[in-house]
Amino acid sequence: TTVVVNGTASHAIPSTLYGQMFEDINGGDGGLYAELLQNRAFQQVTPGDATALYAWAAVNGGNITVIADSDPVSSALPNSLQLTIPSGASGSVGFGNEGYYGINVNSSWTYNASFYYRFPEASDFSGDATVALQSASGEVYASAQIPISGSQTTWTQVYAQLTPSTSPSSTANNFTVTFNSSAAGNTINFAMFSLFPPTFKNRANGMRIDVAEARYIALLTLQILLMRPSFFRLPGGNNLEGQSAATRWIWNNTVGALVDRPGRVGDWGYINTDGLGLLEYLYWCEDMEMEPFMAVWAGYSLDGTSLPEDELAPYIQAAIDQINFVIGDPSDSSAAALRASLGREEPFSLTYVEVGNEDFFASESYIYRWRDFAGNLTAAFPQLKFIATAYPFNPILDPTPQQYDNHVYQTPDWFAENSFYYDDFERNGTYYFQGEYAVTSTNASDLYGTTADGRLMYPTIQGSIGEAAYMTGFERNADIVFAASYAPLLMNVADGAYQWTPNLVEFDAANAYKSTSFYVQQLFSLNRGTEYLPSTLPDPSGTVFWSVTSDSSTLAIKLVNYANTTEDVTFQLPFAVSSSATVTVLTGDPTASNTPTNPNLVTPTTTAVTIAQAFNYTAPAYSLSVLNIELS
Ligand SMILES: [NH3+][C@H]1C[C@H](O)[C@@H](O)[C@@H]1CO
Repeated sequence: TTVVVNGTASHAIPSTLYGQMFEDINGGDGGLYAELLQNRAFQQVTPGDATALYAWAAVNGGNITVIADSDPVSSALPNSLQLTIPSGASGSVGFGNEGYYGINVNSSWTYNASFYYRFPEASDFSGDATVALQSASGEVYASAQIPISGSQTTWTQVYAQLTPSTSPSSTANNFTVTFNSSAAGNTINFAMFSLFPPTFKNRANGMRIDVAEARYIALLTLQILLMRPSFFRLPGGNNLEGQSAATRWIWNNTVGALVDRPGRVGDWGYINTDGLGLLEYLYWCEDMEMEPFMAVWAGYSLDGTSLPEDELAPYIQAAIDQINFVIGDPSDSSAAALRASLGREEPFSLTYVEVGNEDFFASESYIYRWRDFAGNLTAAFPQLKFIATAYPFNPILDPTPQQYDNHVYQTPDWFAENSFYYDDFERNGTYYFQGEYAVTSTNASDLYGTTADGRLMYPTIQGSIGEAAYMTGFERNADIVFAASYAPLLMNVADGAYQWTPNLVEFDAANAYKSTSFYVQQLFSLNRGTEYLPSTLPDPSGTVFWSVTSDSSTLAIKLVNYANTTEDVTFQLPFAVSSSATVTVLTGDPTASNTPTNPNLVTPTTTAVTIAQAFNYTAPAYSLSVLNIELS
C-alpha cells in the first residue's frame, strides 16, 4: 500500500471531534458520582417493603425498617430509616451500608459522613452514635462519635470525618452507625445519609477521583481525563426519556440541596439518586474543560408514548428553563436566578442542545415535537445549535436541522467495512454527531444478545480496531462530522451492577480499568490535530485505513490494519521531516480484552522510529499505529 500525503489541508479538525457520552447506566451512581452509600435516602422505595432497605443491614440486632415518616425530612424525601434498639441490647447495635458493591477504605483519604436524625418521641437519651468504616468481619478501620440527644424531636443534620488507619485490599467493607447499650429501648429516625471520599478538584457533592499519590489506582475521573474529551453528552441516552413522561429526567429535581432531590426510577432498572444533577454535570464539564452537549426531554418516553402536540407547551417551557439554568441571566430568568442562588452567578458555556434521544423510534411524532421544541428554543436562544435525533432527513423536519445525532452498534466487520459511511453524505450545511457507536457483538444477527450469542462483555482488540477503522472516516469527513463519542462510557463490573456491555471504562469499588477501545479513543483524541491532510484514499472494502492530520508542529498518521496479517505501507510525505518520530501501537490477539483480572493485557507501546520524506512502515496484524512526526 502506498499513501501519498497532500501538503494542503482540505478542512479543519473541529475542536469538538472527540468527547464522551454519559448517562446513568452501569455507573453514574456508585461510579462517576462519588457518593459511597447506596440507597442513601430511601428514594422511590415502598416503606415496609423488604427491598426498601436495599444495601442496608442491621448490626447486632438493631431493629430497622423504612417508614413513611409522619414528619419527613423534606417533601422530596418522605421515607426514613427507623431504628429501634431493643431493650436489654448489649454491644454495638445499629445498622450498616454495604456501599455500591463495596467501599474502598483508603488511609490517605478523609471521608465526610453525615445524616439527619430525629427522635419521634422525646427521650432522656444523651449519648453518642458511632459511625465507622469496618470490614465485613467487623474489623474497624475508622470510627467517630456523633453526640445524639433524645430531646431532638425535629430533624437535624450531623457530620463526622473518618480517616482510616489502614488501606485494606478488600472493598468488602461497610459504613456502620451503632449505639452502645445506654441507648437500649430508644427509637430513632434517620434520613439522607451520605459518605463522601475526596472528590475531583474537591468539589462538594462531586466526582470520584484517585488521590495524587501514584500508589493509588487512577479512578474514573483520571481515566476519563486521560482521553482529554472535548464534550460530554448528558444526561442521556435512554436515561433522559423515562419509562413514562412522569418518570422522565426532570432537570429541576436534580438541582439544589440533596435533601430536596426526590431521585427517580431511572431507565436502566435502578433508582437514580440525582445527586449527580445538572449543576454537578456543569461543574464537571468546566473542571474537565469539556463542552456540555445537553439534552432536553422532547415528549417521547420509552413506553412508546409521544405526547400530543397540544400538551407540549409545559415541557417546552421546562426546556427553556433548563437552558436558562445553564446560560440565562439571573436578572431576567428565574431558572438563572436559581443557579445564582446555588452559588453560580455567571453562566456556563453551552453551544449544543439535543432535542430528545433516538427519536427515530417515534419519527412521526418527532415531526411536530421537533417543530415545536426546536422552533421555540431557536427563537428563545438563537445562539444555540440544536441537534435532531431522528434519522437524517427521514422524516423531513422543519425547521431544517443543522445537526443530527447518529447512533450505531454493530460488529467489528461492519465498522471496518463502513469507514466511508460519511463520505457520500451531501455537503448541504448539515453537520453530524456520531453520538453513540461501539462494537457490541460479533454476531450480526444478534447485536444485543448474550455473550453466548456473540455479545462482547468487554471490548476486544478486533472490535476496537474495527472502531478505529471507522474513526478514520470521522477525520476524513470532519468537514461535516463535528463530534463523535463511544457509548456507553462506564461499567461497574460487580455482579448485578451493570445493564449493558461492552463499555469504554470498567471499574469496581477501588479500581478503574482501561479497555482496548479506551486506548483507541485516547489515541485518536490526543492526536486529533487541527487540520486534515488529504491522502491516497483507502480501499473502502479493504482492511487498511489511515488518516493524516497535522497541527502547527507535528504530523499525526493514524494507520489501522484490520487484517490478521501485517501490512507494509509506504508513505510519501509532502514536505521534509525530521528523522525522529515516534509510533504508538495498540495491537494484540483479536479476541483479547483488558479485564479486571487482567487489566493490562493489551496496552499501547510507544517507540522511536526512523523516517524520511518517503518511508516504509509495517503495520502489525489487528493494530492501530499512530505515528507522530515532528515537522522540521
Ligand atoms: N441503546 C443505547 C442507545 C441509547 O441512547 C443509550 O441509552 C443506549 C446505551 O448506550
